Amino acid sequence: MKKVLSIAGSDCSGGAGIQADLKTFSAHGVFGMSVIVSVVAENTSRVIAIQDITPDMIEKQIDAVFEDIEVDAVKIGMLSTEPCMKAVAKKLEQYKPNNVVIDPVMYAKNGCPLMDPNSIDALIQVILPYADLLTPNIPEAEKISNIEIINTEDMKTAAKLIYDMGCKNVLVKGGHAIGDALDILYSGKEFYYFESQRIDTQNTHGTGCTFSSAIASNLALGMTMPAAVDQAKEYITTAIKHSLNIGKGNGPTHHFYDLYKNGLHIKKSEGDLC
Ligand SMILES: Nc1ncnc2c1ncn2[C@@H]1O[C@H](COP(=O)(O)OP(=O)(O)OP(=O)(O)O)[C@@H](O)[C@H]1O
Ligand SMILES: Cc1ncc(COP(=O)(O)O)c(N)n1
Repeated sequence: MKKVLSIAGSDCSGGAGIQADLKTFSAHGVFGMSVIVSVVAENTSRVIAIQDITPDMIEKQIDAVFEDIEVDAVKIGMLSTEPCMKAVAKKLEQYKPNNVVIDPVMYAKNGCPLMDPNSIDALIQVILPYADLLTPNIPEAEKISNIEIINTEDMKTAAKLIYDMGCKNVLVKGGHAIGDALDILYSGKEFYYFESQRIDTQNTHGTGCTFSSAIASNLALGMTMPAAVDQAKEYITTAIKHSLNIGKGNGPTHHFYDLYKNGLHIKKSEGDLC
């Protein structure tokens, strides 16, 4: 069985962060593991408090996984401060894992900050070079590239600028744009386009976490980068289509094994689908 590690924050309400990552790994038939970087008291509406795990404990969790288990892919999510980033980067340098997918989480869907804004330079200098794939949404791509993104050409320009900062592939996600949900992958040589119709729902808590974990799973399973993103786009689109009316704010995406194994073939009789 392929083994995939998430290094990210914990969302006690279950829709995003480590919890979304582990659900996504299970749905892809890979063995999921987790290193918790921050414990976030949050729900579908708000972030109440963030408690970072100490850098030493972050490092020890990573050691515990790598000294014992061969890791086929790593997904990295919320890294709230520079010390957390440095601890993770030190261990990436030491263990040099394959298939590192980094989601540069800055804000929750409800607008609450999850990363110290003063840590953007550290994110770029310390973490970004380890990414086989970096998956910024539009606001994150704007912050990293330092340009304003208002159309598809801007998404491509930002992808190129971010690629030049040292990651191997960049996927600028269009979840925050108007119109269809278009994501653009830049490999340094080519652009690839992944498009789906925009789904009219407020239940998008954890979409970025789910998407990046699906890509990491697909890479662990041996897919090429464009194929991994393509399959993951199908997964996230279906998971949003069947997202759940849980909580008072942005509800979570829906993961279940049959959904992935049978592609987009969903049993309409499932009582809990909305
Ligand atoms: N309403 C929607 N309909 C269809 N696809 C969507 C919708 N919202 C987001 N997506 C898709 O979901 C994926 C995640 O993109 P998004 O831009 O939401 O990430 P994100 O903002 O990083 O997520 P998060 O805030 O959870 O970290 C992308 O493929 C995006 O195109
Ligand atoms: C621990 C953690 N990691 C990531 C997100 C981003 O997900 P979203 O923007 O969908 O709330 C989150 N809310 N919480």
